[in-house]
Amino acid sequence: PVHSHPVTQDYKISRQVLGVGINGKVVECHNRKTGTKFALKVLRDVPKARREVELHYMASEHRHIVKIFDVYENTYNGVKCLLVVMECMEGGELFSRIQERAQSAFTEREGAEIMYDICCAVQYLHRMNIAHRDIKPENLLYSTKGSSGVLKLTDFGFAKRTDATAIRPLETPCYTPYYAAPEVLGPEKYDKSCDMWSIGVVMYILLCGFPPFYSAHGLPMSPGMKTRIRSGQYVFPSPEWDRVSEAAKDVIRGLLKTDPSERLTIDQVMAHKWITHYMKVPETPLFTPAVLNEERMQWSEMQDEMEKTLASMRVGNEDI
Ligand SMILES: O=C(Nc1cc(-c2cc3c([nH]2)[C@]2(CCCNC2)CNC3=O)ccn1)c1cccc(C(F)(F)F)c1
Repeated sequence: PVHSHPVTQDYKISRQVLGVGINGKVVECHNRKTGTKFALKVLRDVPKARREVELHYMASEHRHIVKIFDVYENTYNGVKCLLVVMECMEGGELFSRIQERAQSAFTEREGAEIMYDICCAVQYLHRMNIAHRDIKPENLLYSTKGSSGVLKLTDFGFAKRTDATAIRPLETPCYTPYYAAPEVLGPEKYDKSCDMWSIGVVMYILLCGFPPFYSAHGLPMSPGMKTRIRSGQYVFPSPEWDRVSEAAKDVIRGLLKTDPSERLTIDQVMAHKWITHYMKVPETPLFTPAVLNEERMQWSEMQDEMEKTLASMRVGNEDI
């Protein structure tokens, strides 16, 4: 239900900016009747924003996807805006939470449980033929502080449908050669495989604290790094990876394949015992919290590098 009356009638909007997304910024707001705190995402009402809100709204029933409560279509100084009222995720981002775990051990089993939650959300999206295409640590937020917080995926700014309904109206130019066989170019699997690569990167960082594509962890990205990312060269360096299970490494190997068609699908990952039987994964303490705390400064470089690689993967399949 899109409301056209002003959002300010129902919510008191605070100055507190919670973050900036692809298509708009996120501020805190409070429901005037109940006083409950929500997050409000403000978007210019353009087709890209419409697609974001439509796909996010379709998916927002899932336990591990940030819930949308209301959408408003308001005009401010002649500018049409979409305003999305979401549940307020007060637990902060995934990796900030793990940084705080430096005192008590963060174990491989906890990593497996986190990956299970993320994979549940992605399986739900892929079954609805939605590819998120921007799965990265800063889009994984906890509902509340403390161990009862639930991890959820947000920001559908790059999400797209992967089924036939996405056929472009004929008038838009299509550079795909009409004679190509559908199975050759099926965008379906490529967009979804972009999510699978992201899951692999998140899982790798979760289990050691540094990203897979670093020359030697701790050094900034060197120019050769870009080719290494493309070529998919990565290792499981000592000592951080010495005690991590072979099963975990197998899942990562299946996800970080450079060839998208070789990458595991979400159903194959969900069939893997390390993911579904996470309660049986050994409680091996990981280096992650310590490494995340020592490499704080490189964190933004890692985020930039992941963003660039995601962008390059999307470009290959954007409906032009
Ligand atoms: O961000 C918070 N609550 C929140 C935030 C969002 C949110 C939506 C989007 C984003 N956040 C980002 C921000 C920049 C990083 N990517 C994600 C960009 N795109 C979005 O679509 C949604 C719901 N509740 C928050 C609230 C209170 C306290 C705290 C903290 F824990 F930090 F104190 C955080």
